[in-house]
Amino acid sequence: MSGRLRLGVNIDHVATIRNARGGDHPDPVRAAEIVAAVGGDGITAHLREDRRHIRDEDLARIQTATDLPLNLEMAATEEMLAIALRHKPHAACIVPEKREERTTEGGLDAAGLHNTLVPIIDRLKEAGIRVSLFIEANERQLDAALRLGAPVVEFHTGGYAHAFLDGDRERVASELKGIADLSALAAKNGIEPHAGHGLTYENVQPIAAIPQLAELNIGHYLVGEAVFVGLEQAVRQMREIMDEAR
Ligand SMILES: CC(=O)[C@@H](O)[C@H](O)COP(=O)(O)O
Ligand SMILES: NCC(=O)COP(=O)(O)O
Repeated sequence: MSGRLRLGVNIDHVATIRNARGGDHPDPVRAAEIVAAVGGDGITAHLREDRRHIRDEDLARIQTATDLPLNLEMAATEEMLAIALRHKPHAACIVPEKREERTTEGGLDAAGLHNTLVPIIDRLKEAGIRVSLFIEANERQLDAALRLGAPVVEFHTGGYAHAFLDGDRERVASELKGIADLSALAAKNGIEPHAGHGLTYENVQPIAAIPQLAELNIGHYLVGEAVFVGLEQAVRQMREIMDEAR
């Protein structure tokens, strides 16, 4: 499976800038419209429990403004489940969440949280929402995703991105191998593998070249680049690098 790699654009940090001044500018909905106009394949938004960026009311506005599939990132809580069931996004990606973290530090412990996740995943699936689990690329977590019946996993590329930033080639190679091997194993077992977190123009190429990956979700870097070149140009450039890698 080495078709076109989808690009989901995470617009959380447009909302981070908006929230810095408490008003309604810049509007993440406008960002979603630009992503749609420039050929992005989806919108990702993480409704954090502390609402530090995306807010509840943004979800319906995003869904009304574009036809792009919405991938809602959410913690495994009753509150988030109720919101997901109300909004019925195309996909719900269950992520771990800590109030005090600066960003999503690691993958979901799908193995350790099996009993908590079963009813949440079942209800999302019953509602026709495509469930994805944001996990580290290791066999224990992939096995857990299989047992939970998740149709999609998203591999956390934060470790790879950090190794890349540190210029630690050995760690980059080992993180990359882990993501490539687990993507192949996921696809072999009928799970669609995605990847994301900390991806940039500089580090995305080897990830995008992994043939089984169907989707990358990229946000913080694109919003940062958009400050300098505009969101349209930033998404176009990321798209080009991904296409060249394929
Ligand atoms: C799960 C994940 O990786 C994304 O949600 C992304 O990193 C943006 O959200 P935060 O920066 O709030 O973690
Ligand atoms: N799930 C990862 C995501 O949506 C984007 O992460 P980042 O590019 O903002 O680090």
